Amino acid sequence: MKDRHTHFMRLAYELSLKNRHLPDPNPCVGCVIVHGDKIIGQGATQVAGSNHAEIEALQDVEKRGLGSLLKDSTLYVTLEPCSHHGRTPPCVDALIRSGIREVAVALPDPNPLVGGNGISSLRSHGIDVHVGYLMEEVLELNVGFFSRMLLGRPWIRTKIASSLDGRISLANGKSKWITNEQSRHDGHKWRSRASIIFTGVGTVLADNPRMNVRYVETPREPLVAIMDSDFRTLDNPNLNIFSNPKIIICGNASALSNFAYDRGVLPNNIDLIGIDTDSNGLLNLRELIEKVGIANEINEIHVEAGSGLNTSLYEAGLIDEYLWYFAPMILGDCNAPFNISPLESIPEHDYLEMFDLTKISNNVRLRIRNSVRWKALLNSLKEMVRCLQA
Ligand SMILES: NC(=O)C1=CN([C@@H]2O[C@H](COP(=O)(O)OP(=O)(O)OC[C@H]3O[C@@H](n4cnc5c(N)ncnc54)[C@H](OP(=O)(O)O)[C@@H]3O)[C@@H](O)[C@H]2O)C=CC1
Ligand SMILES: Nc1c(N[C@@H]2O[C@H](COP(=O)(O)O)[C@@H](O)[C@H]2O)[nH]c(=O)[nH]c1=O
Ligand SMILES: [Zn+2]
Repeated sequence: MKDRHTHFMRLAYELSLKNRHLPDPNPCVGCVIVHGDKIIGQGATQVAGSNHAEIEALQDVEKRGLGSLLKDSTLYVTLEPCSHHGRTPPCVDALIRSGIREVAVALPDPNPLVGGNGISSLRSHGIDVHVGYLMEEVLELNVGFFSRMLLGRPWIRTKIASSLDGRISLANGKSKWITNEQSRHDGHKWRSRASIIFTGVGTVLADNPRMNVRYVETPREPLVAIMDSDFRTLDNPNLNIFSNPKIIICGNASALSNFAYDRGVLPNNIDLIGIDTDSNGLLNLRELIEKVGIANEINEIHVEAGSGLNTSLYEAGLIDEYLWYFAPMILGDCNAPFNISPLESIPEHDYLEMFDLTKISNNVRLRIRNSVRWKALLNSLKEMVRCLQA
């Protein structure tokens, strides 16, 4: 029975993967409804405010004229059905109305507005509920959402594209691409699932990047935030980055208050925020992440920056994951991704866990994460599952 449930849960998970760029700040969820061995309906979460996966799947069953089969079917969903009125009404109510008698849930929803209530509500209506499948996969896909709900902070993923000797650009400013086209397209998939892209004024002025999502069809573009203490980017309104739908320029709080700008002449897609500086005279990144993160329900932060911002994030212990592409070339003594004082001894770094290595044509992509934070998330979810299984 467990294998059968896992098999169909995997199909639900694979459906959710296809929509990973869409639902943010909602989690990315998939659902299949199975009668006997046949899928009679399926769906995945749409853009925030539109249908959740369960509703898509139930509507699919109705469209196929198979509603009468629901009472003898099992619904597989990768996240606990919601029991609260959010942007949409509770899925639990729709499931109860549908007549379905068996539901399998991959992971509980740690949103305090749900937190097991969805499952108990289904059970109190006589629905048989099983929980705890594909936990690591579903957590990984929604790591930012689970981090926001369980740890009260977003998940920060830093993308680095480097040569074999770990260099990210030439000192003379002449480098454009180090990694190949396929790796760069892959990078856009990661941009597309993020809530926000972080970059620094150094990168914006050196590269004039667009920092948008290309090569992935999406109606939802992430926000873009530029760390720019003195709002220098505003001196050049023609920068490519300003063509994004919403840009937040994060600068020094005192620079902002002294700054003679007229909100009326600032384009609508640009917001300015003021942040206090830390002991190094740099923007206090923890304050910034809290300010930007809470106001915008930020799940994943995707960082694409040079050594300035990367180093500050590293030193503040804020990097949760590295998305690191290597191209087989040696560039010599030029720009590195981090600029940290030399260490006195080799660190153990046993908190960093390499969890994915993928060859992308003639490049390699490594994914490395902070295993302490990852385990904290996984263990909290396992504990919730244990309580809900009892
Ligand atoms: N291959 C790759 O993966 C990438 C390579 N690059 C390369 O990196 C180089 C640019 O590097 P760099 O100039 O370091 O660029 P960054 O994008 O890291 O910007 C650094 C600047 O951000 C501002 N800033 C504001 N707050 C902070 C903070 N808390 N911590 C650190 N910086 C802060 C500072 O300027 P201020 O004080 O004025 O605000 C600082 O000089 C370019 O050559 C570019 O091509 C860039 C991205 C990716
Ligand atoms: N050089 C380099 C990268 N550089 C990153 O891409 C940014 C340009 O983004 P865009 O203008 O949107 O295409 C640039 O400023 C830097 O952040 N990325 C990679 O995948 N591989 C590479 O070799
Ligand atoms: Zn729902």
